[in-house]
Amino acid sequence: MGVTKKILVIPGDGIGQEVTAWGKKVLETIAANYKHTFTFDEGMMGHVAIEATGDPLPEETLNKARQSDAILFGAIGHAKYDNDPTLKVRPEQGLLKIRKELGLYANLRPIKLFDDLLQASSIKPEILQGADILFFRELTGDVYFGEKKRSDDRATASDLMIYHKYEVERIARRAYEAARTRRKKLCSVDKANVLEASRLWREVVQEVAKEYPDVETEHMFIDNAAMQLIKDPKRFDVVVTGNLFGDILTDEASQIAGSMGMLASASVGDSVGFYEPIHGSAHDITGKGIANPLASMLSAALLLDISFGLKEESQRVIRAVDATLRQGFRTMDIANKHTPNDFVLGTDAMGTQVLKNLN
Ligand SMILES: NC(=O)C1=CN([C@@H]2O[C@H](COP(=O)(O)OP(=O)(O)OC[C@H]3O[C@@H](n4cnc5c(N)ncnc54)[C@H](O)[C@@H]3O)[C@@H](O)[C@H]2O)C=CC1
Ligand SMILES: CC(C)CC(=O)C(=O)O
Ligand SMILES: [Mg+2]
Repeated sequence: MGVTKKILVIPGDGIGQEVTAWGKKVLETIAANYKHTFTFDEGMMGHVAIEATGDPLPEETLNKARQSDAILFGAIGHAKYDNDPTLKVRPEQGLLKIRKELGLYANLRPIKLFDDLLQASSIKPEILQGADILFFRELTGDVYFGEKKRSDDRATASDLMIYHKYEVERIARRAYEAARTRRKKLCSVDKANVLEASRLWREVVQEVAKEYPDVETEHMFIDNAAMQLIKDPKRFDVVVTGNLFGDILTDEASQIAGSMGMLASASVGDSVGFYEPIHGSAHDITGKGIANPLASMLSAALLLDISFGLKEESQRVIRAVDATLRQGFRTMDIANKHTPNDFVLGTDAMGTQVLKNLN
């Protein structure tokens, strides 16, 4: 029996607009093929929303988000703000606010290497082969949400790194539950040798670990973790870490999968699920029609699985991406010198190939 669901699409800025169109087409195709009824609405966020309303997250978008069964998001950001740190209203505030308002405290970032992309990474194939990591990035705490201050003379600034026990507990439990379904290894990443917030983090993870004696726990400092990730990615199974460290480590980990354009994510917590590529609005390639749409299409796969429980449909999308890569098609970011020119596709041609394999 088909399911009936309401999906809010928030394309955002830059390549967010270009790639989210393909994530949406995946959902439309799945609905048609499996006789589900998905209704779509659209919301504004980021620079586009500031231009239209003055607010990076208009109340209308937030209300639509609250009333939907799942949200597919693209990316926000504009060069204008990146190059002018004095601007007070900024696109990123919209994304941070929606994460907080919807209680999206757990950001799952699977690092999945498709077999045919073994040569796409700048890391040696023998180091990469078999790597499969699931990051749990805490998403509603840390320096991103702590108090921000600037002195009257503007010469001193601070962002408070703050964690509460309950915030660490709930993300740790989710990570341990996931580890139980995988290789039963969990690595908690912090900077407990220096930071008090990290010492709380480690203390709480050590407590939660007692509930999961079947899972092997390792604690690692962030600087070491950044190195180990590239040295030997296979040593990691589930990684749980804070907002800032998780943001940085997963951009690094995207090189294990070949490109930023390959990594999807799911943000979950108290209510509706929110799905987005891990990348940003990529000013350097915006408008060129070359952005990789696969991260958005794979975010749609996560949405089908996690928010709607449609596992077969989700796997179908992953198989279509895999088949497209097996056929040799590549966007610029995952092509190499051996890729024949006519197999290097733009955003729309790549999206079209995946949809052909989905039908
Ligand atoms: N979740 C979000 O909406 C995020 C937004 N941002 C914002 O995005 C803007 C640009 O930030 P950057 O630091 O440049 O990070 P970015 O993730 O947008 O781009 C980093 C690099 O990866 C490449 N890249 C990213 N996605 C790609 C794709 N789908 N296909 C091919 N190549 C891809 C870009 O061309 C660029 O060279 C900023 O305004 C930033 O604040 C940054 C990260 C996350
Ligand atoms: C743009 C930021 C708010 C966050 C970010 O880089 C991310 O979530 O990956
Ligand atoms: Mg990021």
